Amino acid sequence: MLLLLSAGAFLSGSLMFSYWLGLLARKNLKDVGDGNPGALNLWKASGYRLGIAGIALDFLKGYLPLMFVSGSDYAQGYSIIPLALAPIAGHAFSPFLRGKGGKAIAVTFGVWSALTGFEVSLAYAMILALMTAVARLARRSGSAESDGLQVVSGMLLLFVYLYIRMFSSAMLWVWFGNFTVIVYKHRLEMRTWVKRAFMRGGEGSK
Ligand SMILES: O=P(O)(O)OC[C@H](O)CO
Repeated sequence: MLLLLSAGAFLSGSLMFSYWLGLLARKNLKDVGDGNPGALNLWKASGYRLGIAGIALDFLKGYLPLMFVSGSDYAQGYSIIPLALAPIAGHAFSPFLRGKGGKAIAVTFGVWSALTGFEVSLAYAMILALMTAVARLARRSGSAESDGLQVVSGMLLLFVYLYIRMFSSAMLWVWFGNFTVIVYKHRLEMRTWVKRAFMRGGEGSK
């Protein structure tokens, strides 16, 4: 049964709503911005109405499957790990896009909102907002790589939050799986950021 529920959660996550809404509006999100088939590029290509619809649907495909199992035996202990990671993996490696899905940010918010009654997703949103504010003050925001770095380092800080708030080890494993997917999906931005940082360092030492 756990396998079946996890497969259902994976299928839910793999539904590429933002990408499909883009196609309905005759826009291929793979040709927009950084090419991510997510809500931000839908917003950029087709305006805020479709963008908000994309955010909501990509959030709900993580939120609803976890709400469906909440309270059941499957939401207890380590069984929650595959159930929580399934929608995230579904979006990141969607079979509907031949395994090349999106960055899995919106679905991550959906999953953690269901798991923790919005607490952890609000904490992550606040961490990202603070990092954006600091990056703006340091005039380092706006590029794909600095955005990617914020998403990844924000996830790392989220671990500190989970640890301090004494979440269960099962939740910490969910975080670990989620973090791994987020790092993988932002690997190009991370690589570019590291290269630029080295180049800046090299110029500074001349
Ligand atoms: O991570 P995705 O694929 O849900 O996309 C989310 C937004 O576009 C933010 O980049």
